[in-house]
Amino acid sequence: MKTLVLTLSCADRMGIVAAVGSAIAAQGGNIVESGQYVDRENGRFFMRVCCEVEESGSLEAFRKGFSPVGAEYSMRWEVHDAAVKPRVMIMVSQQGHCLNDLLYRHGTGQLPMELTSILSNHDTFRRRAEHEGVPFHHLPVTAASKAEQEAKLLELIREQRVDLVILARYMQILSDDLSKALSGRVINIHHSFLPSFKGARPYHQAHKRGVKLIGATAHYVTAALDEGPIIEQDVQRVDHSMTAEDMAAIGRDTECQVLARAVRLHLEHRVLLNDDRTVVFH
Ligand SMILES: Nc1nc2c(c(=O)[nH]1)N[C@@H](CN(C=O)c1ccc(C(=O)N[C@@H](CCC(=O)O)C(=O)O)cc1)CN2
Repeated sequence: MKTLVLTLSCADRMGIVAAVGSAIAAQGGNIVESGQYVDRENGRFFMRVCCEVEESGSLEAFRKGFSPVGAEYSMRWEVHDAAVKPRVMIMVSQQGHCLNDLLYRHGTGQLPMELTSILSNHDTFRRRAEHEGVPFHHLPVTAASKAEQEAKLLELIREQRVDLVILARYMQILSDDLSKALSGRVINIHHSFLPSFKGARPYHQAHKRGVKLIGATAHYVTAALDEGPIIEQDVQRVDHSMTAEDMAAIGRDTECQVLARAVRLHLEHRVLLNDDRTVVFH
Protein backbone atom coordinates (compact mmCIF):
# COMPACT_ATOMS: atom_id res chain seq x y z
CA MET A 1 0.00 0.00 0.00
CA LYS A 2 1.01 3.64 -0.40
CA THR A 3 -0.30 6.78 1.26
CA LEU A 4 -1.61 9.75 -0.67
CA VAL A 5 -2.11 13.21 0.84
CA LEU A 6 -5.04 15.18 -0.56
CA THR A 7 -5.37 18.86 0.33
CA LEU A 8 -8.22 21.07 -0.82
CA SER A 9 -10.07 24.31 -0.25
CA CYS A 10 -13.34 25.60 -1.66
CA ALA A 11 -16.40 27.61 -0.81
CA ASP A 12 -18.06 25.94 2.17
CA ARG A 13 -21.33 24.10 1.59
CA MET A 14 -23.06 20.95 2.84
CA GLY A 15 -21.86 17.58 1.57
CA ILE A 16 -18.17 18.23 0.84
CA VAL A 17 -16.78 15.66 3.29
CA ALA A 18 -19.23 13.04 2.01
CA ALA A 19 -18.33 13.76 -1.60
CA VAL A 20 -14.59 13.62 -0.89
CA GLY A 21 -14.92 10.40 1.12
CA SER A 22 -17.02 8.76 -1.60
CA ALA A 23 -14.60 9.81 -4.34
CA ILE A 24 -11.68 8.35 -2.39
CA ALA A 25 -13.54 5.10 -1.67
CA ALA A 26 -14.57 4.81 -5.34
CA GLN A 27 -10.85 4.66 -6.18
CA GLY A 28 -10.13 2.02 -3.57
CA GLY A 29 -8.69 4.49 -1.08
CA ASN A 30 -8.96 3.95 2.68
CA ILE A 31 -8.90 7.18 4.73
CA VAL A 32 -6.40 6.92 7.61
CA GLU A 33 -6.24 10.59 8.68
CA SER A 34 -8.53 13.53 8.02
CA GLY A 35 -8.89 17.11 9.15
CA GLN A 36 -11.11 19.96 8.05
CA TYR A 37 -11.77 23.58 8.99
CA VAL A 38 -14.29 26.24 7.95
CA ASP A 39 -13.25 29.89 7.98
CA ARG A 40 -16.52 31.60 8.94
CA GLU A 41 -15.16 35.02 7.93
CA ASN A 42 -14.60 34.22 4.25
CA GLY A 43 -16.76 31.08 3.98
CA ARG A 44 -13.86 28.87 2.84
CA PHE A 45 -13.64 25.16 3.61
CA PHE A 46 -10.24 23.48 4.08
CA MET A 47 -9.43 19.77 4.23
CA ARG A 48 -6.38 17.50 4.46
CA VAL A 49 -6.94 13.77 3.98
CA CYS A 50 -4.43 10.89 4.05
CA CYS A 51 -5.60 7.71 2.36
CA GLU A 52 -3.99 4.37 1.62
CA VAL A 53 -4.26 2.98 -1.92
CA GLU A 54 -2.82 -0.05 -3.68
CA GLU A 55 0.92 0.28 -4.34
CA SER A 56 0.15 -0.17 -8.04
CA GLY A 57 -2.28 2.77 -8.02
CA SER A 58 -1.00 5.77 -9.97
CA LEU A 59 -1.16 9.38 -8.83
CA GLU A 60 -2.44 10.33 -12.28
CA ALA A 61 -5.26 7.79 -12.03
CA PHE A 62 -6.25 9.18 -8.63
CA ARG A 63 -6.16 12.74 -9.96
CA LYS A 64 -8.33 11.75 -12.93
CA GLY A 65 -10.79 10.00 -10.63
CA PHE A 66 -11.01 12.93 -8.20
CA SER A 67 -11.23 15.68 -10.84
CA PRO A 68 -15.04 15.55 -11.19
CA VAL A 69 -15.47 16.29 -7.46
CA GLY A 70 -12.88 19.03 -7.66
CA ALA A 71 -14.78 20.60 -10.53
CA GLU A 72 -18.18 20.15 -8.88
CA TYR A 73 -17.10 22.13 -5.81
CA SER A 74 -14.65 24.48 -7.64
CA MET A 75 -11.89 23.23 -5.38
CA ARG A 76 -8.26 24.26 -5.25
CA TRP A 77 -6.78 20.81 -4.63
CA GLU A 78 -3.51 18.86 -4.73
CA VAL A 79 -2.65 15.22 -4.18
CA HIS A 80 0.85 13.99 -3.31
CA ASP A 81 2.47 10.62 -2.68
CA ALA A 82 3.53 10.87 0.98
CA ALA A 83 6.65 8.84 0.23
CA VAL A 84 7.94 11.26 -2.41
CA LYS A 85 10.31 13.78 -0.82
CA PRO A 86 9.93 17.36 -2.10
CA ARG A 87 13.03 18.81 -3.79
CA VAL A 88 14.48 21.68 -1.78
CA MET A 89 16.99 24.47 -2.40
CA ILE A 90 18.39 26.29 0.65
CA MET A 91 19.49 29.92 0.24
CA VAL A 92 21.75 31.66 2.76
CA SER A 93 23.79 34.86 3.07
CA GLN A 94 26.35 35.17 5.87
CA GLN A 95 24.60 33.82 8.99
CA GLY A 96 24.80 30.02 8.98
CA HIS A 97 22.89 28.85 12.06
CA CYS A 98 19.67 28.02 10.23
CA LEU A 99 21.56 26.38 7.35
CA ASN A 100 23.55 24.22 9.76
CA ASP A 101 20.41 23.25 11.65
CA LEU A 102 18.56 22.29 8.45
CA LEU A 103 21.55 20.24 7.25
CA TYR A 104 21.69 18.40 10.59
CA ARG A 105 17.96 17.70 10.59
CA HIS A 106 18.12 16.57 6.95
CA GLY A 107 21.07 14.31 7.69
CA THR A 108 19.29 12.69 10.64
CA GLY A 109 16.08 12.14 8.68
CA GLN A 110 13.97 14.68 10.56
CA LEU A 111 13.19 16.59 7.38
CA PRO A 112 11.89 14.37 4.51
CA MET A 113 13.34 16.34 1.62
CA GLU A 114 15.68 15.89 -1.35
CA LEU A 115 18.29 18.64 -0.97
CA THR A 116 19.10 19.79 -4.52
CA SER A 117 21.60 22.57 -3.71
CA ILE A 118 22.68 25.43 -1.49
CA LEU A 119 22.78 28.90 -3.03
CA SER A 120 24.22 32.11 -1.65
CA ASN A 121 25.12 35.66 -2.60
CA HIS A 122 28.34 35.05 -0.65
CA ASP A 123 30.99 32.31 -0.88
CA THR A 124 31.06 31.84 2.90
CA PHE A 125 29.38 28.40 3.03
CA ARG A 126 30.88 26.75 -0.04
CA ARG A 127 33.05 24.41 2.08
CA ARG A 128 30.12 23.62 4.36
CA ALA A 129 28.07 22.56 1.35
CA GLU A 130 30.94 20.52 -0.12
CA HIS A 131 31.39 18.80 3.25
CA GLU A 132 27.76 17.71 2.98
CA GLY A 133 28.21 16.65 -0.63
CA VAL A 134 25.62 19.23 -1.71
CA PRO A 135 26.09 21.36 -4.86
CA PHE A 136 26.86 25.00 -4.02
CA HIS A 137 26.00 27.98 -6.21
CA HIS A 138 27.57 31.38 -5.54
CA LEU A 139 25.44 34.11 -7.11
CA PRO A 140 26.72 37.51 -5.93
CA VAL A 141 24.23 40.35 -6.30
CA THR A 142 24.24 44.12 -6.44
CA ALA A 143 21.43 46.54 -7.15
CA ALA A 144 22.71 46.73 -10.73
CA SER A 145 22.97 42.94 -11.20
CA LYS A 146 19.81 41.92 -9.33
CA ALA A 147 17.70 41.13 -12.41
CA GLU A 148 20.48 39.00 -13.94
CA GLN A 149 21.14 37.25 -10.64
CA GLU A 150 17.46 36.40 -10.18
CA ALA A 151 17.23 35.11 -13.76
CA LYS A 152 20.10 32.70 -13.02
CA LEU A 153 18.43 31.72 -9.74
CA LEU A 154 15.14 30.97 -11.47
CA GLU A 155 16.97 28.94 -14.14
CA LEU A 156 18.61 26.82 -11.43
CA ILE A 157 15.27 26.33 -9.67
CA ARG A 158 13.73 25.09 -12.91
CA GLU A 159 16.73 22.94 -13.92
CA GLN A 160 16.77 21.26 -10.50
CA ARG A 161 12.97 20.86 -10.44
CA VAL A 162 12.90 22.59 -7.05
CA ASP A 163 9.60 22.31 -5.17
CA LEU A 164 10.55 24.47 -2.18
CA VAL A 165 13.10 27.26 -1.63
CA ILE A 166 14.11 27.94 1.97
CA LEU A 167 15.55 31.39 2.77
CA ALA A 168 17.73 30.40 5.73
CA ARG A 169 18.75 33.95 6.62
CA TYR A 170 19.15 34.93 2.97
CA MET A 171 19.29 38.69 3.31
CA GLN A 172 18.29 39.92 -0.12
CA ILE A 173 14.79 41.07 -0.97
CA LEU A 174 13.31 39.01 -3.81
CA SER A 175 11.81 41.13 -6.57
CA ASP A 176 8.07 41.32 -6.98
CA ASP A 177 8.29 39.27 -10.18
CA LEU A 178 10.33 36.51 -8.57
CA SER A 179 8.11 36.48 -5.48
CA LYS A 180 5.05 36.03 -7.69
CA ALA A 181 6.74 33.37 -9.84
CA LEU A 182 7.54 31.33 -6.72
CA SER A 183 4.34 32.08 -4.80
CA GLY A 184 3.69 29.51 -2.09
CA ARG A 185 7.08 27.82 -2.68
CA VAL A 186 9.47 30.05 -0.71
CA ILE A 187 9.70 29.96 3.08
CA ASN A 188 11.61 32.69 4.92
CA ILE A 189 12.66 32.85 8.54
CA HIS A 190 12.29 36.36 9.89
CA HIS A 191 14.07 37.02 13.16
CA SER A 192 11.21 38.75 14.94
CA PHE A 193 7.69 37.92 16.16
CA LEU A 194 5.88 39.41 13.16
CA PRO A 195 4.16 41.70 12.55
CA SER A 196 6.53 43.48 14.92
CA PHE A 197 9.90 44.64 13.60
CA LYS A 198 9.68 43.91 9.88
CA GLY A 199 12.68 44.60 7.66
CA ALA A 200 16.34 44.85 8.49
CA ARG A 201 17.98 44.43 11.92
CA PRO A 202 14.85 43.37 13.89
CA TYR A 203 16.85 42.55 17.05
CA HIS A 204 18.17 46.12 17.10
CA GLN A 205 14.64 47.42 16.55
CA ALA A 206 13.40 45.23 19.44
CA HIS A 207 16.22 46.28 21.76
CA LYS A 208 15.51 49.95 21.09
CA ARG A 209 11.82 49.31 21.90
CA GLY A 210 12.69 47.64 25.22
CA VAL A 211 10.81 44.39 24.54
CA LYS A 212 10.57 41.55 27.10
CA LEU A 213 9.97 38.92 24.43
CA ILE A 214 11.83 38.34 21.14
CA GLY A 215 10.71 35.89 18.51
CA ALA A 216 11.01 34.30 15.12
CA THR A 217 8.50 33.86 12.33
CA ALA A 218 8.53 31.46 9.39
CA HIS A 219 6.37 32.70 6.56
CA TYR A 220 5.82 32.31 2.84
CA VAL A 221 7.57 34.99 0.83
CA THR A 222 5.51 37.57 -1.03
CA ALA A 223 6.35 40.88 -2.67
CA ALA A 224 5.31 42.61 0.57
CA LEU A 225 8.45 42.33 2.73
CA ASP A 226 7.91 40.10 5.79
CA GLU A 227 4.12 40.20 5.31
CA GLY A 228 3.64 36.79 3.70
CA PRO A 229 1.32 34.12 5.20
CA ILE A 230 2.68 33.01 8.57
CA ILE A 231 3.36 29.29 9.00
CA GLU A 232 4.99 29.05 12.45
CA GLN A 233 6.21 31.36 15.24
CA ASP A 234 7.77 31.21 18.69
CA VAL A 235 9.15 33.55 21.34
CA GLN A 236 11.86 33.74 24.01
CA ARG A 237 12.06 35.92 27.15
CA VAL A 238 14.65 38.70 27.30
CA ASP A 239 15.26 41.52 29.79
CA HIS A 240 16.61 45.04 30.22
CA SER A 241 20.18 43.85 30.82
CA MET A 242 20.60 42.37 27.35
CA THR A 243 22.16 44.05 24.35
CA ALA A 244 20.83 43.62 20.81
CA GLU A 245 23.69 41.17 20.24
CA ASP A 246 22.63 39.19 23.33
CA MET A 247 19.11 39.04 21.93
CA ALA A 248 20.40 37.88 18.54
CA ALA A 249 22.38 35.10 20.23
CA ILE A 250 19.31 33.93 22.19
CA GLY A 251 17.12 34.30 19.12
CA ARG A 252 19.23 32.08 16.88
CA ASP A 253 18.00 28.87 18.52
CA THR A 254 14.39 30.03 18.21
CA GLU A 255 14.92 30.87 14.54
CA CYS A 256 16.26 27.36 13.88
CA GLN A 257 13.41 25.64 15.72
CA VAL A 258 10.68 27.74 14.10
CA LEU A 259 12.10 27.31 10.59
CA ALA A 260 12.52 23.55 10.99
CA ARG A 261 8.94 23.15 12.25
CA ALA A 262 7.60 25.24 9.35
CA VAL A 263 9.63 23.30 6.77
CA ARG A 264 8.43 19.94 8.11
CA LEU A 265 4.81 21.14 8.06
CA HIS A 266 5.24 22.20 4.43
CA LEU A 267 7.04 19.00 3.43
CA GLU A 268 4.17 16.95 4.90
CA HIS A 269 1.61 19.07 2.98
CA ARG A 270 0.04 20.31 6.24
CA VAL A 271 -0.06 24.02 5.32
CA LEU A 272 -2.89 25.44 3.20
CA LEU A 273 -3.01 29.06 2.03
CA ASN A 274 -6.01 31.08 3.18
CA ASP A 275 -5.61 34.46 1.43
CA ASP A 276 -2.85 36.22 3.40
CA ARG A 277 -2.99 33.63 6.21
CA THR A 278 -2.55 29.85 6.51
CA VAL A 279 -4.49 26.88 7.80
CA VAL A 280 -2.09 24.37 9.41
CA PHE A 281 -3.18 20.77 10.04
CA HIS A 282 -0.86 19.58 12.84
N1 LIG B 1 10.13 39.63 -1.49
C1 LIG B 1 10.63 39.25 -0.29
N2 LIG B 1 11.94 38.99 -0.17
C2 LIG B 1 12.44 38.63 1.03
C3 LIG B 1 11.61 38.55 2.16
C4 LIG B 1 10.21 38.80 1.99
O1 LIG B 1 9.41 38.69 2.95
N3 LIG B 1 9.77 39.16 0.75
N4 LIG B 1 12.18 38.28 3.41
C5 LIG B 1 13.60 38.58 3.47
C6 LIG B 1 14.38 38.27 4.70
N5 LIG B 1 14.45 39.45 5.54
C7 LIG B 1 13.99 39.28 6.81
O2 LIG B 1 13.69 38.16 7.20
C8 LIG B 1 15.06 40.64 5.12
C9 LIG B 1 16.17 40.60 4.31
C10 LIG B 1 16.76 41.79 3.88
C11 LIG B 1 16.26 43.01 4.27
C12 LIG B 1 16.91 44.26 3.81
O3 LIG B 1 16.39 45.36 3.94
N6 LIG B 1 18.11 44.02 3.23
C13 LIG B 1 19.00 45.05 2.67
C14 LIG B 1 18.44 45.46 1.32
C15 LIG B 1 18.70 44.27 0.39
C16 LIG B 1 17.96 44.41 -0.91
O4 LIG B 1 17.55 45.55 -1.28
O5 LIG B 1 17.77 43.36 -1.56
C17 LIG B 1 19.21 46.11 3.66
O6 LIG B 1 19.66 45.69 4.71
O7 LIG B 1 18.99 47.28 3.38
C18 LIG B 1 15.16 43.07 5.09
C19 LIG B 1 14.55 41.89 5.53
C20 LIG B 1 14.30 37.85 2.35
N7 LIG B 1 13.77 38.35 1.14
